[in-house]
Amino acid sequence: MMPVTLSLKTQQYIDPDANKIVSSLPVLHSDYQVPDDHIVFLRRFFRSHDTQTLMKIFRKLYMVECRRLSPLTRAVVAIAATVYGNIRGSGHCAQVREMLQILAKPHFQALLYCHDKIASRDFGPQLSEDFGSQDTDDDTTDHVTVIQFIKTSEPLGATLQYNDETGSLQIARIIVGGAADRSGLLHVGDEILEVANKSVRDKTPDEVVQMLGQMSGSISMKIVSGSNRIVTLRESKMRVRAFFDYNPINDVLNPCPDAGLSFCRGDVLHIVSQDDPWWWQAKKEGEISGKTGLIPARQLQERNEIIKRYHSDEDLRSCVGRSSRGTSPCRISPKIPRARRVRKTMYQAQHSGGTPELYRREYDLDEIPTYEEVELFHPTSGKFRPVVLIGPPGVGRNELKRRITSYAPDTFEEVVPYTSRKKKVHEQESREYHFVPREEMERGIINHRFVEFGEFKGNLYGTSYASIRSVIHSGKICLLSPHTQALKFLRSPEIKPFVLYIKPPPLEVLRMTRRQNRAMKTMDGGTTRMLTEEDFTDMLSIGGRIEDKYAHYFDAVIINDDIVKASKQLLAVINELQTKPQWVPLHWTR
Ligand SMILES: Nc1ncnc2c1ncn2[C@@H]1O[C@H](COP(=O)(O)OP(=O)(O)OP(=O)(O)O)[C@@H](O)[C@H]1O
Repeated sequence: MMPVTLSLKTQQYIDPDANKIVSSLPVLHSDYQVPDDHIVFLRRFFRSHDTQTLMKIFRKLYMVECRRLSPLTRAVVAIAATVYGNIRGSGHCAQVREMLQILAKPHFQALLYCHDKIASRDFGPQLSEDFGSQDTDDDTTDHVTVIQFIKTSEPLGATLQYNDETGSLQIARIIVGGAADRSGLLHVGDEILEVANKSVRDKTPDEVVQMLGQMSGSISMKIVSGSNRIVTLRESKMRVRAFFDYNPINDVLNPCPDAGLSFCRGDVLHIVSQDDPWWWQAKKEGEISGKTGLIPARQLQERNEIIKRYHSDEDLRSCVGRSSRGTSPCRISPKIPRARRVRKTMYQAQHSGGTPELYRREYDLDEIPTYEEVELFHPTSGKFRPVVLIGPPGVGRNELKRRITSYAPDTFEEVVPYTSRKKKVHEQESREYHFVPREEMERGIINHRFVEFGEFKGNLYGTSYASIRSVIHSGKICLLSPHTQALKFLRSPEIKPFVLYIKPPPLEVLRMTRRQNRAMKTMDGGTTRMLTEEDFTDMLSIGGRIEDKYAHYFDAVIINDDIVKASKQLLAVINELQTKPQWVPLHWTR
């Protein structure tokens, strides 16, 4: 036999029609004065590998269409369910057991489902049947259908509700990717008449859900798929960061707590469907086989939160009312003298200039923690996100900054603040502070050039946006430890801060570690003294308040118990920040 020599390079496929278009491009150019760059673009486009492949696929599909192949059936899902029901009784035989296992596999069911969809040509956009027709066909008779599907121990993946008009039970929503969705047989709006040959007329939605929950294997349902069937949902790509904790079991409004998804503040969620304006469907980002569940939509959460705040304000008002008569146990922090509280707020964060809309008067919606749309941000070398350390006074933010800066002085840089006070002898311009006249600082404050500012003993102090910007552009990692209120102004597309909360350890550990280290408190004037028991309790209570109000902004949390361990953790977090993609608000990346 003669040896066959195979050519090393397979010849590129040239689609004859694409080729015809390419060869007629010069005519376009000469007869219709189409500019050169358009002709070059069209030539490249029609010769590109992708276009050639697409044309090849189209040609193949067209041939199949011409041969008029038609499916034998459009109901393999139903046939599989019947087969499952029929052979189930003979489960002692190994082949039957294997067959049952195959039929119950979600992947196999999905395959059969796809077959039926393609066989019924149920793909691509479809116009509704009455689109463009003036036909007044009043055949509004509903279809009664008996469907059969295989259910394993997983939930049905649908919620039910009463239809007030018809008095019957209806599918309220289908959970994307759940058993009902995969079967392709149930749709939102379908009325359920019977389950496993039993009428559900007198049953509540909960009773039917319970009934279905206890069933497995082949299940038959008699349904009415009326004319107002709402056809499903395309999966969205939206990702959000949750700004609150949610547990469906504790949510009295959730139409089906079993179908709910619980999550924690800070979790990134993939919003699979927003078809229902009140209840979105979501799964946790990164959980490959995570379940899809119902979560309150943004507007529902805002509404709930406003109602909750209104009621807690009412409670507070009634408490304050009683305290004015001098009998209330609800007075707020009676022990803290006013002078100290004022000193603690020396640094003022900028005030936002937005005018609240009418119904936001009492509660600014920006302050209501719901969801923030996020996108993955890929770090670029040489331009790093500033690291913003947040925490109660005395928790150790300066100590941590000092330690990591001395470990890698060429990597990190702190922002030098501005002040209107006079330079002291030992100080150097732009080392401790940028020293500027008071009028200049005041102008800067009025023109929103400061992220935070404050006044102490008649002198102004502040951190400017320009200083932060200059560290970012220097290629070093900018370290900041601002007042918590400044977060709102730092969180901007330009600065893209990475917010790290430095959390105090429990009281016992806090007391022990700080006493061992003879930890000092720096007072506003720059003098120091030993941290006291009151400082420890203050640190914990202020820390708790910061968490309550701002935890949804934290990108990471480090507990500062052992200072060496905390410094290492901080370095590790910053290292990841330079190398791994991070979820950031969507508007930071656009
Ligand atoms: N893990 C720790 N163990 C023991 N001592 C610590 C620890 N962390 C910080 N300290 C000490 O606690 C004191 C206060 O820390 P530091 O000044 O860094 O707090 P801070 O958060 O910057 O406070 P402020 O915001 O009020 O300036 C310092 O003496 C510091 O050395």
